[in-house]
Amino acid sequence: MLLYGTQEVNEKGHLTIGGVDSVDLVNTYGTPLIAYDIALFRERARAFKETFRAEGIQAQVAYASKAFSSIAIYEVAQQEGLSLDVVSGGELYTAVQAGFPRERIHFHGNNKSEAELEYAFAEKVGCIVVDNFLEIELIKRISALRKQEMDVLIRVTPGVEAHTHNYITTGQEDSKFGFDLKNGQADEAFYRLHNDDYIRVLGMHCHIGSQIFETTAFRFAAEALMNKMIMWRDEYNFICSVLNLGGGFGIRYTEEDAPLAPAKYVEEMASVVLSMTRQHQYPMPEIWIEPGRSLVGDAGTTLYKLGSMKEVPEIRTYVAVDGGMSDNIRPALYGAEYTAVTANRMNEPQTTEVTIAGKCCESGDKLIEHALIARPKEDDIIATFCTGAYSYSMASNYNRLPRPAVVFVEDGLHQLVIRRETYEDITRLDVPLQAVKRGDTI
Ligand SMILES: Cc1ncc(COP(=O)(O)O)c(C=O)c1O
Ligand SMILES: N[C@@H](CCCC[NH3+])C(=O)O
Repeated sequence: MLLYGTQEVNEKGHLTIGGVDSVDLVNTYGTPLIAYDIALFRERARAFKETFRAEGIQAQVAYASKAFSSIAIYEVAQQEGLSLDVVSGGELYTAVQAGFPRERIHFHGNNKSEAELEYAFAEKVGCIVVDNFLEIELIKRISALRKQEMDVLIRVTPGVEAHTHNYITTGQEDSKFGFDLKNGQADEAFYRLHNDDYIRVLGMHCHIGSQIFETTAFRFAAEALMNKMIMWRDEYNFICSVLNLGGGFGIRYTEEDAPLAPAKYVEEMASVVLSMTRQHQYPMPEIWIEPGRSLVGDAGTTLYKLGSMKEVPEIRTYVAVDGGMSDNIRPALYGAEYTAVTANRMNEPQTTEVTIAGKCCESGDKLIEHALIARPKEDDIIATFCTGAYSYSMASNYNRLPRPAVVFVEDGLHQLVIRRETYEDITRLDVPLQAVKRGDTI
């Protein structure tokens, strides 16, 4: 059985996280509940930072907060000296609410609206990662009108196919993100930006995909961007001071997954940059990265209560939990695999094979097929591991299910950081029928 971070089994045979009994968490906050092992988040953050420090490389490690965005996680990210990647006005607003230092916020997005860009200028974010030609026109206009300078990175697609799910590769040429490196788009973007009075091009950005286990694609990407930087130096006498190589470092969801240690990805990319800068006498740029999943993924555990069961003879036994695709869409969307345990009976053999289904009105709402848990009983607590990234942040109110509560645990303490939605929350945006009656026109 795979356990993560500070997880242990206590004398009652209960799963503990951060020194807190998961059964107590459930009794206090109800289910479904996502519990974050904050010590593990801190450990991951420190490991990334330490790798750069040990290599003597100036760096920023930006938490890609689309993986899990909340005021409290931004506060922890700030405590750990991370920077922050936000990808919408909503994430920026959350960062502002958390008091996150604006100069360490990097603003992303492939279709930022004018209002979102205005907001980023008003908050004086550290940089905007420019993605397309419309955005170039918008930021030039906004900066000139406001007479305000802005640092930017140019996001490029390096033409690298990373080995991961099709929906989450982003570095290949056929991508909605960024400027193509090979067909002249990236050069055109640079050309339009670098002589502007208010815009300062810091450097380049790429992100080749997510949940990647090997380093070859990262090395290729680093090399492709370095080559372009060298070209811009030779042609325009321009030096990039920042090279942002994105996130995408894989984590271990199941025993079959074999990710590298987070530091290993960094070392490999850094070694390409170090050797190319030496070879071409290029000033060493700062290296920025933006891990999401590898910072929060295995820190999160979802606790559910087990309810109904159904046996389909000779095929499978379904056990249903009180959440599902509404709090974790990844199995239905990507065929993502997870492991689970019976958290209240950890010392019993976890050998009964079941399909863990959710409660949504959808046959595809299966969280785990072939899960191995203790012989199931009503009210058991099922813990699914590694749900810290892209679960809560992609959660919905499908079937009008309230979204779960989120709690942080650390050193035997626990704190609610997102309260459970109520039925009132669910109808809070609804406007009852008033003037419009049947047959009237609006
Ligand atoms: C631009 C960008 N940066 C960083 C990330 C974070 O990726 P991951 O969570 O795989 O580290 C993503 C998401 O894939 C992204 O689109
Ligand atoms: N949401 C995806 C990853 C997309 C990353 C965002 N660029 C996942 O759950 O794996």
